Amino acid sequence: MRMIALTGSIGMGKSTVAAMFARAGVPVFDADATVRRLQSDGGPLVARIEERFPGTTRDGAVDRDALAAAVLGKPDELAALEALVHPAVHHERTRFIVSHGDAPALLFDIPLLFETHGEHAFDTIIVVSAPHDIQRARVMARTGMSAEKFEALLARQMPDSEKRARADFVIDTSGDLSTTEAQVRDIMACLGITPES
Ligand SMILES: CC(C)(COP(=O)(O)OP(=O)(O)OC[C@H]1O[C@@H](n2cnc3c(N)ncnc32)[C@H](O)[C@@H]1O)[C@@H](O)C(=O)NCCC(=O)NCCS
Ligand SMILES: Nc1ncnc2c1ncn2[C@@H]1O[C@H](COP(=O)(O)OP(=O)(O)OP(=O)(O)O)[C@@H](O)[C@H]1O
Repeated sequence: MRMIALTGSIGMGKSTVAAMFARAGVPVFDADATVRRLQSDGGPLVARIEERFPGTTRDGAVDRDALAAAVLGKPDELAALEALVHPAVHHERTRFIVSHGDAPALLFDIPLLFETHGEHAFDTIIVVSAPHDIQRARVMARTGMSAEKFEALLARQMPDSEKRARADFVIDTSGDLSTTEAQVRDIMACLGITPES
């Protein structure tokens, strides 16, 4: 089974590219979505987050705006949150691998792949990238985003140029979606993965 990691900095297009692989039949593990699920109503991280960051949960779920306010811009607090979250994500990832034991390839969308030194578990690393101005414009267009939040998340992330230098493949997402999709198809062909559609 080929283990493919997809990474890239905030707003570079990971989710969009992961969806293209999923449409082509490659099962996708989404680390951010897994975090959201583990932090949602009834999720296993809620009580532990409330204990460490009092007042950041409401009605049995993590209030992500409150949690973001408690950790962003405070490196020690963010590290404490990550120490709770990352082992739980890793556990879910193992379950995902077991449940797709017969797939020829799996794709893992992992924003902090390099930052958490997780790259060694993968055969192939794809980095999504775009010029900084495009990245910034995409992120700032999101609701609930502020310049401070963008900078605080970016500060925790390895510079894009370093990520690109470590990639087996770089997908440039500065063009239109069909140009991005063509790059996805080229990489699949290069890896010998037959698309389902
Ligand atoms: C800090 C939190 C509360 C902010 O939540 P919010 O809904 O406002 O933002 P969202 O999760 O959509 O993140 C926006 C972008 O920041 C990136 N990001 C998330 N956590 C981190 C982090 N610890 N360091 C750097 N970037 C991060 C995401 O990958 C995404 O690109 C939330 O991201 C969180 O719980 N993070 C800790 C878990 C973590 O480390 N996740 C990274 C992937 S496993
Ligand atoms: N050619 C392109 N390829 C990919 N995304 C594009 C392209 N053109 C525009 N976009 C837009 O850029 C945005 C990229 O957001 P996306 O959620 O995929 O990034 P991300 O890296 O997953 O973000 P985050 O790190 O915050 O999770 C989307 O709104 C997408 O529609």
